[in-house]
This record gives sequence, C-alpha cells and structure tokens, in this order.
Amino acid sequence: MSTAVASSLAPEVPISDLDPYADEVLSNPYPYYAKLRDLGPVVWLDRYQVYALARHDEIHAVLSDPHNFCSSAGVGLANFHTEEPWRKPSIILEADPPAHSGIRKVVARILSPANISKLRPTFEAEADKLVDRVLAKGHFDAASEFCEAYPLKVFADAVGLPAEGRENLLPYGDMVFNGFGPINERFSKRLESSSGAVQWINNICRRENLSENGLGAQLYAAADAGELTQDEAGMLVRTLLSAGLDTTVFTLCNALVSFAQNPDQYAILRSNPALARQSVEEVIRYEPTFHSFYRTTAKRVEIAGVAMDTSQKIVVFIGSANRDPRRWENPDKFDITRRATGNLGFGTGIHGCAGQMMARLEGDILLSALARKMKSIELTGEPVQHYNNTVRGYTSIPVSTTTN
Ligand SMILES: C=Cc1ccc(C(=O)O)cc1
Repeated sequence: MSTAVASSLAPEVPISDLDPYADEVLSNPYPYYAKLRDLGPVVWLDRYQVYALARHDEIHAVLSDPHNFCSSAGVGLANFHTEEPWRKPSIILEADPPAHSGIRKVVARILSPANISKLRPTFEAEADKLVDRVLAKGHFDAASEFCEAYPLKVFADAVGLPAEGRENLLPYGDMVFNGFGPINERFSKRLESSSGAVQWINNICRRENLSENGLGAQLYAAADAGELTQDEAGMLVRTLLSAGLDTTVFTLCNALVSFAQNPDQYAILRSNPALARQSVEEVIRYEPTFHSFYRTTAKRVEIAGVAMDTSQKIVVFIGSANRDPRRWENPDKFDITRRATGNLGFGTGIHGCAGQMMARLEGDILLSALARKMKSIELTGEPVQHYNNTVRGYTSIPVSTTTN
C-alpha cells in the first residue's frame, strides 16, 4: 500500500521513515524536527501514511483554516470517517463549524479572563501554601509534590470535583493524549489499566457530583438557560477534565526543568517575579506540552504546492513550529526576556486552546510565588520523562532548593 501511495505522490514530496512515536524521538524530538523542516514544507511519513508539517508557516496556515482542514474526522491519527473512535468524540475539539461555534462560545465565556480572574485569590493562597511546604523540605520531587499537586488542587476544585478520586485524573488524561497517536503499546497498556478511570470520569461529570458554583455547575447552568443540552454540559465537564490537568501539570514540569537547567534565566525571574507571566509564554514556546496534532483534508487542497486528496490525515508538529528558525531568532535558547507570544503551543484559530487563560493563570501564580521565596533550584538527579504519544512532560524531577 505504502509503495503505491508513495509512487502516486507528487515527485517533490520527500518521504521520511521517521517514527515520531518512538521512545528515542519522544525523549528529544528536536533534532528529528530539524531534519523534517530541512526536508521541505510538506513531508510524507511512510510509516503512518500521513503528510507531516514541521515548519511554522505551513502549520499556522493549516490550524487557521478549519474549512479545508477539518477536526470532525478526529485530531489524532485515527480517521473518524473510516474508523471507530476509542471514546465518544469531543463536541468541541473534534467538531467543525457550525456545530462547533455555539459550543465554543459557551466554553469561551466560562473560561474567559473575566470569569476565571475571580479564582485568583484562592489560586494565590494555595500557591503560597504549596511553595512554603516544598521549600521547607529543601529536597523534593518537583513533579509529584509540586507540579502535579497544584492543578490537581486548584483546577479540580475550580471545576467542582470532590476531593476523593482525583488519582484518576492524570491516568485518564494520559489515555486521552495517547489516543491522538497510533494504537501502539503505550496507548493499549494505558487503555487496559484505566477502565476504572473512565468509569470514574463519566460518573464524576454528572451534575449531582459537582459543587454548586464551580465551572462544571456553570456548564449545567448554561444548559438550564438553553445554550446547551444537559448531555452536552456533561460532555464539556469531561472536556475540562481531559484537557485541563495533564497539560498544565506538564507545562509546570517543563517550566521547572527549563529553569533548573538555565539558572541564568531563573535569576532573571527571581530579580523580577512579575516576569512569571512572560516566562510561562516562553516555556510554552520552548517546551510545549503539546507536540503533535492532526487535521484531515475536507476537500482536495494544496499546501506549499503539494496537492492532497480529500480525507487525508496531516500531522502538524507544534513542537517543531516553535523551534523554526524561519519564525524564531535563536529558537533553541530558553530566553524569558523574549516576546514569545504568538507561538503555537496553544494552537491557533477557532480551535486554539480554550483553557489557555486558565493555564496562564496557574503558571503565572505558581511561578511568581516560587520566585518570591526560592533563591535557587538545582536538579539532584536526572528528571524522569513521561512518555506519551502527544504530550511531553516529566513524572519525576528531583531537586534541591535554597530560600531567601
Ligand atoms: C487540547 C486537548 C483536548 C483534549 C480533550 C478535549 C475533549 O475531550 O474535549 C479537548 C481538548
């Protein structure tokens, strides 16, 4: 099959046998991304029979064009036009206009800066408590005791979850993000071990299990007001729990590792904790949690002169776009003084991350609380990377810290 397709490819499309899901690629994808960018604006990944984009401008163009490059066929490798999804498709992520538009409007309002700014006092109080707790230890695991602990407390509380059962959240998210890649061993193992988590998530999204005034309750209130059905409200609570935990945990992990590996950058943040907000943006550019997403051609289209049939899967490497020297000066340098806004770490266009202001709020608050109290941070052992088909982060980051 691949030979037939390969031979029908336009001569100018380079063919690569890269496996983006191989451990050695996931452990450091950047050299592989550079090779893909150098091969050309469009590359054929023979192993998965998909087109791959690794340069910023082509990725930006595809993510900005939902009419030619749709999401309703799934935003992973699986093509919902021809395959059964492993879970009920998301009514916001895996939807196209016009169905997507009304749903997105409700979610955007509930996750708007105006609405989530009310959470700031609670988020700040919890950040100070957590920072004091770990700094008092001096030696701790910044992944499990800090970066996981914070979103599992503040965001889960904000959604309105009970305290019990939250150990299901990260495994569930891990399954969701593995599900955007191939059905490989990594995904199958997680699927087998997480049936309990799936049941817990489906149950906890029910209205009666959520607190009265949390973000979950606000979604059900939108249903009461006729903006959604009750079922759609429950599906969107699932969206919050699928998209809003692992991503922020790994963003915080990537921030801590980036600062520990670049002490000069931490010294700049330390000298001016108000730079925390801008630092989060540079972390999202330099080490985005999200590395790959897919779109599916909705009709015969061309990218950079390459003609593609309809219903063709295209993988866009967001992690590569953010390191493309055609877009970024000195892209491989972690530099919190640069203007990193406009990077593709949160995607862009109508499917740009609906929770990005929540992620920024958590990162800004936690990093500024840390910068006010922590003098230095250093790794006391190799960080243990988390391997997932779509997101990058860590499961263990042993550190020692000093305070004022
Ligand atoms: C960006 C990730 C993401 C994952 C899951 C969902 C969902 O389940 O709706 C939405 C976004």
